[in-house]
Amino acid sequence: MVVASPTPFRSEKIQAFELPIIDLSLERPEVSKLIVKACEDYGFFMVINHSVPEDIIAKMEQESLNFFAKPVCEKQKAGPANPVGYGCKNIGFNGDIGEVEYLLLNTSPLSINQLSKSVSNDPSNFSSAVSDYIQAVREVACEILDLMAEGLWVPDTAVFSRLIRDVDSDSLFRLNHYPTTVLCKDKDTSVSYNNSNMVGFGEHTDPQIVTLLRSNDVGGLQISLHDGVWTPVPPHPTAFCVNVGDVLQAMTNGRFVSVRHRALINSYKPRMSMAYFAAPPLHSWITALPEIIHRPPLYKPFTWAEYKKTAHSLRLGDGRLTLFRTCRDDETA
Ligand SMILES: C=C1C[C@]23C[C@@]1(O)CC[C@H]2[C@@]12CC[C@H](O)[C@@](C)(C(=O)O1)[C@H]2[C@@H]3C(=O)O
Ligand SMILES: O=C(O)CCC(=O)C(=O)O
Ligand SMILES: [Fe+2]
Repeated sequence: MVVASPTPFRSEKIQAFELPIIDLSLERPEVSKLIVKACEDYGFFMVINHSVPEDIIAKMEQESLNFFAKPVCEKQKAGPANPVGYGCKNIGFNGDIGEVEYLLLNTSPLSINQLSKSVSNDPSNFSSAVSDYIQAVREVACEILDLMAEGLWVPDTAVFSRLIRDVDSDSLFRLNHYPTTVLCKDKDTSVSYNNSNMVGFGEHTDPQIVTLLRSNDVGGLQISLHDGVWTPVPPHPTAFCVNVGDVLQAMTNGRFVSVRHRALINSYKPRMSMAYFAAPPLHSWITALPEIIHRPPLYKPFTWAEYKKTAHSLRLGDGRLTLFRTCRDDETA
């Protein structure tokens, strides 16, 4: 277990607590129980002893470093993000800004090959690093999703993982680079101050099924607990962070929570993160699994295409899933 030691974000509640770090090499029934508990309590946990080889991670991290180290005009050849491609500060289409630059990729082989040509001087090296990484991380994601289904006692244990194994899965891969803080001068007082705690990536939930995220040794990721308290997630040398996304919250009828999170920039060292967003095919219908409905459905059925379109029409921090809530007689308006 790890206890976070936070730097407070002025006037916000920050709390240290023990983040669940789940060892995937433990006995299967034990692991599945721990995963279900973490998804119900926080929608977030970390996994160690996963099957992603270190060299595959190292190669991908190196490619990411190489890309962000390029001159801006070179990086812009892979942009602007629409939504895939290179983006700097602008997140999404609706005016969200953050101290981050990123490269967002669709995970289909064709799309990786295509984008690699504008990303790297050695496109085949870049595309093989991305493909190997995605393949290895997808396997861990499938393993975790099967463990979730087992822990929920769902008879069809591939019910979640099948969606992301599908060749038409709409999964994404994102490289984020958060530069160090700029020392700013206050124009009125001429006092220099350090902009630590600036937001790199504003608070949001991930719309997909599940996200697997890794970072370099620089902290910044924070998760929001139920009472709105921000909790820092310390960087871990080998672990993956696992976030429940909106689709999984809907499929479990609200039993698992899609965790709100954000990333702050660090004053001294750039943060780099790599996130795999496991998504269903566009035409998939998302409904609560009948086996785990113990109360009326909280959400109307929707397709992933419909949900994604709604997400793209909203701001980063907007609650999207609430728009799909069923109206029940027992609820007040
Ligand atoms: C403001 C936005 C950026 C985002 C699409 C959206 O309209 C709302 C969800 C955002 C998010 C958050 C998680 C992932 O980083 C992401 C790729 C995704 O699928 O949903 C981003 C979207 C984006 O950057 O395009
Ligand atoms: O960089 C991070 O730690 C968070 C990134 C994130 O939440 C995202 O890319 O959706
Ligand atoms: Fe996210």
